[in-house]
Amino acid sequence: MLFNKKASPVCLATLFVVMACLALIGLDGWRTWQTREDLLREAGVDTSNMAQALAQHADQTYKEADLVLQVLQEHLAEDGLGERSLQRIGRQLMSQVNELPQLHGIFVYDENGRWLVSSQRTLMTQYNNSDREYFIYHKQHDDSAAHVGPPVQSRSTGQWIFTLSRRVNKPDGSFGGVVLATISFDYFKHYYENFDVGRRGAILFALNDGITLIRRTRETATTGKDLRNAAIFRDYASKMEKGSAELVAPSDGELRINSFVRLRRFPMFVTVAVSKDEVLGNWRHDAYMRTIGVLFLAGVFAALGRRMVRQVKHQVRSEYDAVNARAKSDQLNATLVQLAMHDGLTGLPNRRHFDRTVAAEMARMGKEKGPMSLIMIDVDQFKLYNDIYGHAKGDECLRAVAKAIGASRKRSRDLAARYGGEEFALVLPDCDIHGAMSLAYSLRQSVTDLRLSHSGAKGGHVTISLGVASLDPVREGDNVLTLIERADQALYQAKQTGRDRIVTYPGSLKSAVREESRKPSQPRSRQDG
Ligand SMILES: Nc1nc2c(ncn2[C@@H]2O[C@H](COP(=O)(O)OP(=O)(O)OP(=O)(O)O)[C@@H](O)[C@H]2O)c(=O)[nH]1
Repeated sequence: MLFNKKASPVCLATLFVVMACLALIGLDGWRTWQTREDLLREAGVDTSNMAQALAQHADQTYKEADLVLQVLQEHLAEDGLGERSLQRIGRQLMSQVNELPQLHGIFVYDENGRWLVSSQRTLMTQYNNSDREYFIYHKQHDDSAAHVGPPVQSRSTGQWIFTLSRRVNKPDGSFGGVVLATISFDYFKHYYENFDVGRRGAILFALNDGITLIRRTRETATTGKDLRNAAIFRDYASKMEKGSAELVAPSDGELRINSFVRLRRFPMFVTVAVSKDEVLGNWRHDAYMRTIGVLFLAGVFAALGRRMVRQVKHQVRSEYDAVNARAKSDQLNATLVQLAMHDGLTGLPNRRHFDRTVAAEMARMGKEKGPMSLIMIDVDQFKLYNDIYGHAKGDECLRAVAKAIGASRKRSRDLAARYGGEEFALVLPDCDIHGAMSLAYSLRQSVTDLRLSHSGAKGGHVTISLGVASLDPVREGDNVLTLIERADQALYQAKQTGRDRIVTYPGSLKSAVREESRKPSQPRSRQDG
């Protein structure tokens, strides 16, 4: 479980690799999409500009033809339809048709549809045009404005032509005939060849009532189709002056970007359409190639990232193992230190611990200018105890006495230690002889209070002898051995003078060796103090 907490760098590394791969793919995808949108926007602008230009061209083409009709209309109104007037007009018509390439011909018909004069060399008097749409229109409408008609097949040449006509009035205002300019289908067909709308694009030139004048693709040019049910006419060109729309053509199922513009002067509109599929053709290829490249790069990156994550994982595991090993080693060291510094039988600090502590505290008291005291303690007649009760009971006895000695510590810096065998020591830093003696008294009483039977002892129970010594490190020097020797000497004195007593080292008090409690101690008796 600890390893999981340490695994966060692995998660971070994994997250980094995944995010980097996603960012690479995402950024490229976004760029590719933007390029697509730009291409479609450009196609929309291009078709719109082209439709605008073609609408202007068509408007100008019809305007030039209409100017001819206007002049002709005025001449006929002024000069009438007499023989001389018609001959003069006939000559003019021929030169005007030559000047304007869009013109297929110019014709004048009388009120019955008979040919009066035309731009052609021979007048086809055998034809009658009273059945034509434009003738019927002008006969029924007395205005003199130009009228744009649907495409028709020329009776004289058989070609498809577009018509532009005006009414001729007699002097009394009644219907006198029609002047007609025919515009060549081929003129627009050739003109539109100059514009590239792609293999599947189209240019459409149509009347505002939905009849196609010309629909030009790369391969074909058609005329006369009824567009009234086509979406481009029904939903767009019939309702707006100009605009753009993406539409699927029902004829071939092609999705095209369409832009349409109405002519300014005449009731017609032009549409330019390009295939969306064609517009995006190159882009699609590029996007495909780039996507393969980016996916390959992302794959390489992911593979390298996976290796990196593994290395991070390995490193984290190694670090974790190292930390674990260090913790175990520290724990082991602490145990070893504990074992090395403590006595196995009693649990008290051992002689080594005692030596270090007493030396360190002595040096410290030297600096702090405080007294240093030491109590050496020895269990009385312990050899006899072992002999009487056995070594195991002897160990138990030592443990009980050690516990009492350990409990006698009043301050944290005091140290109770097993000095060796049945001998113990109490190190008392910053404690003068009076304090040490007081503690010795209470300790001796504590051991007596244990009431450990000892049939070999004078009082019938286990007692201890204590040697108490003090030293002023400032005055007397901070020699540890001196203090130990003093306490030892005092203890020796206690043993020599009968055991179960406390003896202070001479000079530690003003008086020389002062023997305390020569008599055996009584439980809880204060008379020794
Ligand atoms: N059971 C037990 N006995 C120990 C241990 N260490 C030392 N002793 C015994 O303690 C006894 C000490 O005997 P001595 O040095 O003659 O002193 P004593 O018998 O107490 O006599 P005085 O000190 O003069 O009162 C020896 O017999 C040691 O074997 C221990 O860890 N366990």
